[in-house]
Amino acid sequence: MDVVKLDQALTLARQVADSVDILELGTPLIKSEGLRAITAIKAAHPDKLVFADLKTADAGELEAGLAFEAGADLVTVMGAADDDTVRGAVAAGRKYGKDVVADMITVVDDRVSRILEVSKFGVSFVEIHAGLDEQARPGYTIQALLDDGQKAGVPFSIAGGITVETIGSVRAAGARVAVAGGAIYNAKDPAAAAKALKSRAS
Ligand SMILES: O=C(CO)[C@H](O)[C@H](O)COP(=O)(O)O
Repeated sequence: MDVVKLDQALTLARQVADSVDILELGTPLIKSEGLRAITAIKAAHPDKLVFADLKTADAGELEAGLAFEAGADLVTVMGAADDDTVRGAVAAGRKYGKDVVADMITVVDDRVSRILEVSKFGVSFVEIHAGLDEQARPGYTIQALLDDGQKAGVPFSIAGGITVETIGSVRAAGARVAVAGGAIYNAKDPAAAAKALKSRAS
C-alpha cells in the first residue's frame, strides 16, 4: 500500500482483504503516518499478516523492534545495509517471534552473492526488488529478478511492478511471496485487481 494517508490505506486494505494474505504498508505510508499506521492496520485486520516496509538502513534492532511493538508481523531491512544492521533486525525478530525480510533493492551488482550472505544472518526470506524508480526506466522487465531468485536457491519474494500478466511467472520461478503494489492501488477497482492477481498466483 504505497498510499500516504492512513484512511486511504484502511480503505484499500478493506477492499482487498479477501484476496491477500499479507497487507504491506509501503515506506511512504509509514513515513507519512508513523508507526500508528501499523497498529491501525493490524487492529482492523488481525487475521492478516501485517508487513511494515521499513527499508531500515541502520539501527536494525531498534527500528525492527519499534515496528514489532506496533503490531507488525514482518519488517524489511535493507539487504545493502551493514551486516550488523541486518543481524540486529534479525535479533529483534527472534525477540518478538516475528519475521525479518532483507530487501535487495539497490543491490544489482552480484546480487546473488549478497542474497546468499544475508540469508546466512537468519532473515526469513529475501525480497528481490526493483524499486519504483528502476521500474520507470525504459526497457525494465521483471525477468532479471526471477532469474536471480532461481539462481540463489533460498526463500525469496519478488517486488517490482508485478501485474496480472507476470504474476504467473513469479509463482513458476518459486517465489514464496508476490508483492503487488501499483497493479492494485492504481486499478479502477482494487478489489477486482487483487482477486485477478490472486487467481493467477494460485
Ligand atoms: O517497495 C516498494 C517500492 O520501493 C513497492 O511497494 C513495491 O515495489 C511493490 O509495488 P509495485 O508492485 O508497484 O512495484
